[in-house]
Parts: sequence; structure tokens; C-alpha cells
Amino acid sequence: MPDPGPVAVFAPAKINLTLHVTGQRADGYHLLDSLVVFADVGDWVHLAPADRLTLAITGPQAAALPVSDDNLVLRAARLMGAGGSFTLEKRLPVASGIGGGSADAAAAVRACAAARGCALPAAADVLALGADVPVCLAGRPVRMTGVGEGLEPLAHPLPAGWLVLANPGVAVPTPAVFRALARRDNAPMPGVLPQFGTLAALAGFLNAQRNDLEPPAIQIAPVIDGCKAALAAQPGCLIARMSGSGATCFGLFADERAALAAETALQAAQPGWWVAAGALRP
Ligand SMILES: C[C@@](CO)(OP(=O)(O)O)[C@H](O)COP(=O)(O)OP(=O)(O)OC[C@H]1O[C@@H](n2ccc(N)nc2=O)[C@H](O)[C@@H]1O
Ligand SMILES: Nc1ncnc2c1ncn2[C@@H]1O[C@H](COP(=O)(O)OP(=O)(O)O)[C@@H](O)[C@H]1O
Repeated sequence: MPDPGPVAVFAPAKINLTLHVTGQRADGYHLLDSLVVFADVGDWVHLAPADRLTLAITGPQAAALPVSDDNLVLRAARLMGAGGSFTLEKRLPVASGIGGGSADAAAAVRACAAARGCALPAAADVLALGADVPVCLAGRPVRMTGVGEGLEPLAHPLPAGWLVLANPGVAVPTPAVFRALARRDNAPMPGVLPQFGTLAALAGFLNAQRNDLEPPAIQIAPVIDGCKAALAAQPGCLIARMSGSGATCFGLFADERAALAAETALQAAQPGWWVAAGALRP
């Protein structure tokens, strides 16, 4: 039976551990090959029953996102044909390559489905909200292909690990980064992803892969290079790279204490940056 009470859904940050741009469609959208994971760092979407569809935004990043009709939470609710009183607790920096808006849209879809006791829509049905919304609705590690609609579950679970996310406070618009790409026909990842017995093995694999959007994003916002270097310099960091179209970079850690120490050290060294540590979600 549908539960008419309030619903709260976590909207975890999406991290592109790799992001290979392998082609471009006639409509301009790019073909991607990306190993996508999620972190225990994110926004919350709350939904309470109400006749009208409304949105309030709270949380430490609320000031960066004025309430507007095209907020992805409202667009997702309209796609679901749902009303209700939504509160978005905004913790992730906006336009930062970790899919905050897409994660919110996916969480709003989940909240609507939970409130009405109906099934989740198919990936193809939420793609219109944004290329990253299908992967955020999946919410687990996958190989993402196509423009974002291809979702291949991993054959083997990833080892446990920690992510430290750092954003140097610049918003880089995704279309501008794609436009600045030097080439659009880059090699994909290997056809079959290996099984990673340890986090060090995963980091070794990642080191041989790329984020093709990193060079153009650094060209637009050179501070990204410094952000990546600051993460890489933290004790215990196995690899540091930019996520999505930036500017957020991630550091991968096997050890929880090392990840939390890196978070504290970066927050102290760069008070103007957004820095957060969280476990890699299975
Ligand atoms: C680059 C990625 C990688 O995961 O992440 P973010 O940087 O956004 O986190 C995503 O593909 C972004 O997904 P999302 O932010 O939902 O994209 P959309 O709103 O659909 O599109 C924004 C713009 O990005 C470009 N775009 C997006 C996806 C794609 N496969 N090819 C593109 O060329 C297009 O210029 C489009 O107008
Ligand atoms: N709930 C939302 N959270 C963040 N951004 C949103 C939201 N709704 C709409 N947007 C718009 O979507 C754009 C991309 O935001 P976001 O998903 O945070 O970026 P990215 O995909 O690069 O991480 C922003 O410029 C913002 O104006």
C-alpha cells in the first residue's frame, strides 16, 4: 500500500572514476565510456504530502541555487506526474562535476515512487531530465556508455574504499568543457573490466585510464590542476583525478583514517574550498 507520510531520500554524489569521450552524435551529445561510483556524501530530498507542487531549498549550499521552476527536483516531480511539498537539503556544490542536480532528480523520482507505491521508471524515461539522471537512479557502481543511457552493472563488486572530494570554488559549465575538447574520438576503456582484488589494484587500473574532460577543464579553470595536486599529495592517496566536467576532483584512499586526515588537512589549508570525505558506496 502507498505510504502517504513524509519520505526522505539520500542523493549521493556521482564520481566518474574514468571518463572517456569516444565520439559525438549528430545532435551534438558526446558518447562516453565511464566507470561511475557514488560516495557517502550528498544532498537529501524530503517529500511531504501536499496538493500543490512546491520546493524549498535548505543546507550549506542553498545560497548557490535559487528556487526556480526548472530545478531538477521539480522537473523530476512533473515527469512523475506528482504533487507534494519538497525540501532539498543542498550540500553538494552546484555545477561541479559530481552530478548534484542529477542526483537530486533521481532522489525526487525515488521519493515520488515511494510515496505512491509505484515502480521506478526505466532509464530511458528519465534521460530527458539530464544525461546523468539514469546513472544516478541506478545509484550503484556501473560502466556508463552511450550519452549516459547505457548502464552495465560491474561483473565483480569493487573493493571497499574512501573518497575525498575537493572543489576549488569555480563552477565550470559542462557544455563549455565539452566544446573545448581537442578530440572527440578517444579510445574507450578495455572491453572487459578486470576484477579488482584490492583498492591498490583498482587505482593501478585507473592510472592507465583517463578523464578526457580534464585537460579542457583545466584550460578553462587552471586552479583544477592545483586541486588535483593537493589531493594527490595527501598521505594514503592512491590516485587523484577530476570527476565529470569538473571542477570537483577526487582522491581515492584505502584507509578511513587517512581519508579523514586528508579532509581535515585540505579544509585547513584551503578554507575557500569545499572538501568532503565519504565511503565508496557498494
Ligand atoms: C559530463 C557528465 C559525466 O557524467 O557529468 P557532469 O560533469 O555533468 O557531472 C555528464 O555526462 C553530464 O550529464 P548532465 O549534466 O546530466 O548533462 P545534460 O544536462 O544532459 O547536458 C548538459 C550539456 O552537456 C553536454 N553533454 C552532456 C552529456 C553528454 N553525453 N554529451 C554532452 O555533450 C551537452 O553540451 C549538454 O548540453
Ligand atoms: N537541484 C539542483 N541542484 C543543482 N543544480 C541544479 C539543480 N536543479 C537545476 N540545476 C541546474 O543544473 C546545472 C548543473 O548542476 P549540477 O548537476 O550540480 O552539475 P554537474 O552535473 O556538473 O555536477 C546547474 O547549473 C544548475 O543551475
